[in-house]
Amino acid sequence: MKRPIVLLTGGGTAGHVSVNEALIPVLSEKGYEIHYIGSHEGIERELIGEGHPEVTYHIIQSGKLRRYFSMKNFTDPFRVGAGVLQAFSIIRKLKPEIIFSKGGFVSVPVVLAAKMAKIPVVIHESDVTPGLANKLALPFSNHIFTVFKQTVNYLPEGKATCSGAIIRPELFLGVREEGLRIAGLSGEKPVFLIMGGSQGSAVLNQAVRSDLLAILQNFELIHLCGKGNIDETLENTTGYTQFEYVTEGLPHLLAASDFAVSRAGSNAIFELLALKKPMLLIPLSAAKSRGDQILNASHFKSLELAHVIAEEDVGLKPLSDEFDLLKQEKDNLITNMKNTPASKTPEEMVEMILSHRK
Ligand SMILES: CC(=O)N[C@H]1[C@@H](OP(=O)(O)OP(=O)(O)OC[C@H]2O[C@@H](n3ccc(=O)[nH]c3=O)[C@H](O)[C@@H]2O)O[C@H](CO)[C@@H](O)[C@@H]1O
Repeated sequence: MKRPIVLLTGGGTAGHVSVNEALIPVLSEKGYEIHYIGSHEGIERELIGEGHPEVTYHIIQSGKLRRYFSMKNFTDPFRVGAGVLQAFSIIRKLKPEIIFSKGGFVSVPVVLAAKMAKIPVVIHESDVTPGLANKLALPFSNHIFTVFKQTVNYLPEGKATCSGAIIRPELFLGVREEGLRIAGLSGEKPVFLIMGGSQGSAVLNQAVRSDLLAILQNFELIHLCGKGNIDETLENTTGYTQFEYVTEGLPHLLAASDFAVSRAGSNAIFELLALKKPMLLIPLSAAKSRGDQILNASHFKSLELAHVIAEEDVGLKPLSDEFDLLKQEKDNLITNMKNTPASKTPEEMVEMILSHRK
């Protein structure tokens, strides 16, 4: 018997992929044949195309929505046009029951093509204010789910529902000893996880490494520093381990960590909240972004779920002092995190998505 088909999309950075990864096992369990439209070069190709053999990965062309000048800004509209035609042809052939988009620039042609093919499409926004890709996709979509409650106020009435963050269930299955083993740490001192978002962060890397000796007096560090950012001169430093990007080992590394220092990407901060890790957030500055992480971090700070340092203020005070402060306030932060309502499960999210089928 032919299985029902669902089509997922989203990419560019891991933040536009990880919700899809949480939904895939549930959709599989429900008997769905799962297809994914992503780009050739985005991280979604590695995470989904190579990481999930149960999913059929389709590649389309896509432009990038840049806020800066590049010659590609002139050719990208043609690539987006080609992407719409490619996505349309895939959708027409597959006839999925529903399309779910997690955003990112590759999702725009897919949502447009879904509208043309008259297939219901629902989208998901992780940040406080909708990103450019989702803003473009919104008029063509049937519904939008949001992580933050207040985001609904920025969206057309009746078209948006707050679903909350959806966390990959495997992140709860980490084992501390296994994490310490992978990282080669003793666990004798409290462990900090440094996570600069899916691509690493030069600002966090520099801040941690410039105060490393002072930090290592009281703590051990697991540093997720991003592709190409390993500092080889620090490779044999006791109590300090660097990884470019971690996939399967992440649940264990999280279990081994008592605290976290992170960029304020939505997925990362809600994962840390769900795992009750006291966190210090250094949001990407408004000079380098649309300011979404600043709003995410302010929201967490206002609920006393995190300490926050503005990127511009990094270096004003030794980072080791900020680590000590976080340690002192650990119990308060954990109590506040425990009092925060739990996120929806991937099963609940799948039901919400499927309710928009024709
Ligand atoms: C620079 C940029 O555009 N950042 C945006 C991007 O962040 P970005 O792509 O960094 O996404 P998030 O910070 O939301 O999530 C990072 C994800 O990567 C995972 N991870 C990270 C490191 C690692 O080694 N292994 C691993 O699996 C984390 O567990 C998490 O699931 O999308 C987010 C969600 O729309 C936005 O809030 C961010 O502002």
